[in-house]
Amino acid sequence: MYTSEKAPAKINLTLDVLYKRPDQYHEVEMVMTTVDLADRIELFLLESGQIKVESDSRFIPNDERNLAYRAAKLLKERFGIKHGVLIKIDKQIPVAAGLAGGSSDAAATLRGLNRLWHINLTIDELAVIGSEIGSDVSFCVYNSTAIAKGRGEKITELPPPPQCWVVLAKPSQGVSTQSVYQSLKLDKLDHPDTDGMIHAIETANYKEICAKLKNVLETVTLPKNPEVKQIKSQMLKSGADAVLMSGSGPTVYGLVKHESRAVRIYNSLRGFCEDVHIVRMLGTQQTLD
Ligand SMILES: C[C@@](CO)(OP(=O)(O)O)[C@H](O)COP(=O)(O)OP(=O)(O)OC[C@H]1O[C@@H](n2ccc(N)nc2=O)[C@H](O)[C@@H]1O
Ligand SMILES: Nc1ncnc2c1ncn2[C@@H]1O[C@H](COP(=O)(O)OP(=O)(O)O)[C@@H](O)[C@H]1O
Repeated sequence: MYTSEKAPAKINLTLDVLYKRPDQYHEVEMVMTTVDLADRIELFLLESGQIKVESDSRFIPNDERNLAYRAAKLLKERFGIKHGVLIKIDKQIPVAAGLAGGSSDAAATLRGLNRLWHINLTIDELAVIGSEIGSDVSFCVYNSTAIAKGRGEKITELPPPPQCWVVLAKPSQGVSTQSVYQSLKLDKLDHPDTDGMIHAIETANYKEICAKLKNVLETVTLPKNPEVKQIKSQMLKSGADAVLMSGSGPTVYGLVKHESRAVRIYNSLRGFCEDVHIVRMLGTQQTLD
């Protein structure tokens, strides 16, 4: 018995940090959407009860540290499942990039095993379980556009954003999410207009979405990583309507309306950034502006 799932990447349209909580996490408010750069997860039922992970990537662990492994283990223990699973991960999303690749693999594993192991949970129930694996996993269970609050696990879905192209570029140096949050100076933040971004999405206003892009974690990652700054300015020079770092970084994305412009930006980055992708947001609606 076998099933498969797509595990798409996310980007942050806004990322705000409100305060540090007693549990060492930060209270956040983020508007996130899903893009069509995806890992592929294949799940093969094992009679033996074992959980195994195989992947083609040398950047991720294949043992219990893999977030997909942790998702399987959690479901197996919680619901007393006798069977095991072989999880094959075809890795397309850059690792430790601010694109939630690991969280999305975990979320895809939850969705797939829910079928393969006949657990029959709702998506909302899977999202609650996902939050035990990581702060971004609940969002990835839905694979939509949403506002995430709490430590990232409280999800309210939004309508899809208007159609546009997204050019993703990941600088070579990876980033540790934990150290970015640790270095954040909370008293010096210029906060995003989260309600303004939500309104821009609800009214399918592309220009307004571009104007409201903001991520407070740039204040930590940009000064430490000059390549991020360089890619942002190169994207703007080549015609991006707006640019932002996703999550804790270091991936930067640029938004454009037309594919030809996306290709121009892509070409302008080739040479000094190896990991560049032209993608679309998933489930987009017609723009009204
Ligand atoms: C910054 C964001 C934005 O979407 O994403 P990425 O850059 O990782 O994609 C998320 O908040 C990351 O979510 P995720 O990567 O799932 O984080 P977790 O594994 O839960 O936490 C990793 C570490 O980050 C810090 N952390 C995470 C979330 C949060 N709200 N406050 C925190 O302080 C904690 O130190 C925690 O130990
Ligand atoms: N299936 C997985 N895919 C990617 N990274 C994983 C996975 N499982 C565990 N990890 C670990 O999680 C960390 C964060 O990876 P990732 O989710 O790609 O980045 P981010 O949190 O920046 O979006 C990496 O250090 C990686 O070793």
